Amino acid sequence: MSSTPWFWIVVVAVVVLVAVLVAGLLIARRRRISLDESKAADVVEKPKGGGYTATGGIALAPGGEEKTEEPEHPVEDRPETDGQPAVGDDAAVPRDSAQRTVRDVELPEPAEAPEEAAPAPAEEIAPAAGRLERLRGRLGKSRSVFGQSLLGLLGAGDLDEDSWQDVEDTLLMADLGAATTTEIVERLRDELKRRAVRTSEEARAVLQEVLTAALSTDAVRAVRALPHTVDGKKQPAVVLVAGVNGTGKTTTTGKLARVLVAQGSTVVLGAADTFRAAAADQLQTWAERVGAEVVRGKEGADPAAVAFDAVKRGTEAGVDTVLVDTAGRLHTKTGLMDELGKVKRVVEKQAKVDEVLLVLDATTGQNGLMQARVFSEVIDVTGIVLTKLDGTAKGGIVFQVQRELGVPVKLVGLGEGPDDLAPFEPGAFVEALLSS
Ligand SMILES: Nc1nc2c(ncn2[C@@H]2O[C@H](COP(=O)(O)OP(=O)(O)OP(=O)(O)O)[C@@H](O)[C@H]2O)c(=O)[nH]1
Repeated sequence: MSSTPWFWIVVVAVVVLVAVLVAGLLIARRRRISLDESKAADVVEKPKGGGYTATGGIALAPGGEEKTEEPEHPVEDRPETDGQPAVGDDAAVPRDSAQRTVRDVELPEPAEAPEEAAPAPAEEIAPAAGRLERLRGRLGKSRSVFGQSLLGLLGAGDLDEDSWQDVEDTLLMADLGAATTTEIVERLRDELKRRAVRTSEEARAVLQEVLTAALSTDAVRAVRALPHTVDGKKQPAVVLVAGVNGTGKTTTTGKLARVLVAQGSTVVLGAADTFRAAAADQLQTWAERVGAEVVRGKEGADPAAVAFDAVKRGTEAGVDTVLVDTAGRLHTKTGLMDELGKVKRVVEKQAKVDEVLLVLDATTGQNGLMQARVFSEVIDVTGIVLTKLDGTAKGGIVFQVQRELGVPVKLVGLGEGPDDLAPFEPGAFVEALLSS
């Protein structure tokens, strides 16, 4: 009987143990559920990043310093959900409804382009080749003297002394000068006799031959306006343009610049006519039309300094040609002629002057010759430009000026138009004079 109390003690202990175990299990299970719930809550609150697919382009924002205010998002945009389902989706707009993904933003105005130097206006420049042919009609007045008067006399058959006197007078009137006239008349007489010329066609051929020969010279007629190399460096050709007032220096400089630009050269123009501000303005206008640069000084500035600066600028800029337009000056004014000599000397301190063009107004006739003599003494003229041949019957000055000076006529001006400058070619010139 003494084992009975121990039996009951063991039973009670087992029951208590089982109760404790059951209670423990229940508590543990409850805790696990609460952990699971917090996890689920996390899922709802945190939008998932993975699996995001953009439905539009990338929103652009203005760059630079300009700030644009963020536009207010309308409810339906739902940008905060990244396009994914979220709490309250059903209460708002279905997530598969169209979403605006590109925001309209103000783009900054493009900054205004800085003002550039005047662009070269694309002006049509007539080709220099064949200009004399094209402009032959401009020689109208001279043509009537040579073509009609001379051919009329020579084509009439055997000439008596009176007729030869008329031929001589006609040539003198056309400004060929006494010496050239005598020479031409003698050659004509010889040739007509030697060839036993009978028809006006034959007479015309002889006249053409004799006049062309009288204009021919061994001197080079090409204008030295292309660059050359000095000590391995490119040096622009320097061309000085001189003459008395109003002969057409500035116009010729502008016309020549056009010819050069049309042939692919780059040009700097020097406005060394500092007497008249209008002259520099005039040159500037020519320059703008072809896109050339102008170097000019203040009114009354030393023309030699302006010419020097122009050549310096042209050399630094690596252009092909520097054309220097000088002020008109009377050949009789010693002071002005000295000044011109100085212009040339000063320029030559930095670069050789390759071409000295003397501009003569064909309408002034014999006076042009006097001018040419004086200018040649002062600045060693290398080429003549005979302008205004379109307005005179005295085209014969061409013959005389070459003969007297031994300097070739290189260019002729046949009008006020920008392309009315032609190279001088004896054959084409005589042909134009004799054309009907
Ligand atoms: N008909 C005709 N007129 C010309 C020709 N060349 C120039 N001229 C005109 O002659 C006038 C004087 O020309 P400019 O170029 O100003 O003469 P410039 O020698 O520079 O004048 P200054 O600077 O005053 O000495 C202008 O009206 C020109 O249009 C030409 O070949 N034919």
